[in-house]
Amino acid sequence: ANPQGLPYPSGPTPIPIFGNYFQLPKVAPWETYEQWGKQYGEVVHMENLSEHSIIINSAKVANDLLEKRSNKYSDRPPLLMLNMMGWDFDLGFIGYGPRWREHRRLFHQEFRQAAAQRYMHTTLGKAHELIRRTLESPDHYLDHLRHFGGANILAIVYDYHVKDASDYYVKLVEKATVMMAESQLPGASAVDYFPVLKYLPGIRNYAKEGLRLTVEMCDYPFNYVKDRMSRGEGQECMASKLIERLQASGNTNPEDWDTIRCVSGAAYAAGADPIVAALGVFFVAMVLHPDVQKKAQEEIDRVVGDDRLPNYDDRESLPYVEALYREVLRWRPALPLSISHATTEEDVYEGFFIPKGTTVLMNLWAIHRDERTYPEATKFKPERYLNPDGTVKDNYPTSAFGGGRRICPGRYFADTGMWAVIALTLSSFNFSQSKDGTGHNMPGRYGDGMISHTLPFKYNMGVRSEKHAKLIEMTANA
Ligand code: HEM
Repeated sequence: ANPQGLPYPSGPTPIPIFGNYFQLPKVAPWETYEQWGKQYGEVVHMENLSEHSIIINSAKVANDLLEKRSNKYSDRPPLLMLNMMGWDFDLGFIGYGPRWREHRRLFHQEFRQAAAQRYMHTTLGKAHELIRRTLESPDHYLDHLRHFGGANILAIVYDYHVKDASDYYVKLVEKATVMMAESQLPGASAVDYFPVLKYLPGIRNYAKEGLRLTVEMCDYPFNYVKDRMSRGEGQECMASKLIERLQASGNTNPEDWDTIRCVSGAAYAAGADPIVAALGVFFVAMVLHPDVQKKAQEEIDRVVGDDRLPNYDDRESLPYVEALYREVLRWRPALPLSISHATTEEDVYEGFFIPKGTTVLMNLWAIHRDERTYPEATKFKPERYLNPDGTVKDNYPTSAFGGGRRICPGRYFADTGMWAVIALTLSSFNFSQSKDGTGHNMPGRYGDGMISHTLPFKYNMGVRSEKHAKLIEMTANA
């Protein structure tokens, strides 16, 4: 209801019935939405076949709506295609309410800041494996990052240790998330606008394949942990802890068992891809900015020396590396449009009407390029996170992880994983732009999906010295 007849926020002019459906950008939509923000205001309204969406283009509006009015802005849009593919197991897509709250509580228990510290040792080991692989085949760094992402989360959630790049579980989550991402953004999936299409055989088969993958993704690794526990094998991991707790309480309620299976599956599903995308940004930034790379290496050489590789104990003594890592998160957010929120009630903001059920996009791309907060925003400048005396500022680009009650609950774990890879890679390798890099081989091209990955490019990479090569081999075999 809109008794006062208030207008919607401004936006591109809709056409009858279809609204803005045909104007929806498919390529780097965040850039078009940023332009619309400049043209129409910090909140842009769109209508697609009578579904309302707003785009938030500034940190202030994100704070006003997602934080201060989080009781109204914490739902997810119901996406028919995602549900047909079984993604409603994942707390990331569960609507705002008691079921989401319970999943999120269990997830948070295992990934809050203090809990995430328990995983640091394992993560560092996986980062060592990454640089050993890089030493063996430096031309495949982006593949090694992918492998790291999968290996890291599978070890933490299921105590499952990936052997080679073709590992079944790594491929499984990759395939499933590609299908999920294709169906997520407004306009991406025609079924969400024309539900009748779900009866078309092509679409039905697509959904069926998606469903098969999500079921496998939740069941296989969870059963692997249960089997090993019943034989008294395996190390502690997220799933084993959830299982133990439930067993200890004598709870046999199938719904509660299903919840821990889903929460583990959600961590597995969400725990690799965004880190891989964000580390791809790190790699692009370093190839394009040899001066920054060099400064970070000088700091590592000065503080850590070349008799050992950096570890978490060094983190506080490496302010430039810290600033560089934060600038990676800011410069190019891995989820440029976050994950859509939705309103559970109607709202009025600055005189504009926002209906119940509106999809809310947080344009992290635009927020991170706002010159008012980040002068020379397009430049990669770690110094923006440093005080004049070289110490690290208090500000951390938390917005890279979304906002409000839905803010990424994996962010502490992501933080330690990214830092380890960044510090170890910089300490051990030099990388630069390849002279053969032209057109499609140039660094700085990204995919258009919800999780926007660096596209492959040509580069040169080599170990910094024979001594570093020995260190890598020694550490990885330790
Ligand atoms: C650099 C790495 C990462 C980035 C940039 C990132 C970013 C995000 C963003 C932008 C959101 C949406 C927040 C919102 O709706 O406002 C999100 C949600 C989520 N992330 Fe992450 N994430 C990262 C790593 C991880 C990891 C490692 C995990 C798991 C261990 C994880 C688990 C989740 C989950 C479960 C949600 C859904 C939360 C909910 O709907 O309540 N993320 N993440």
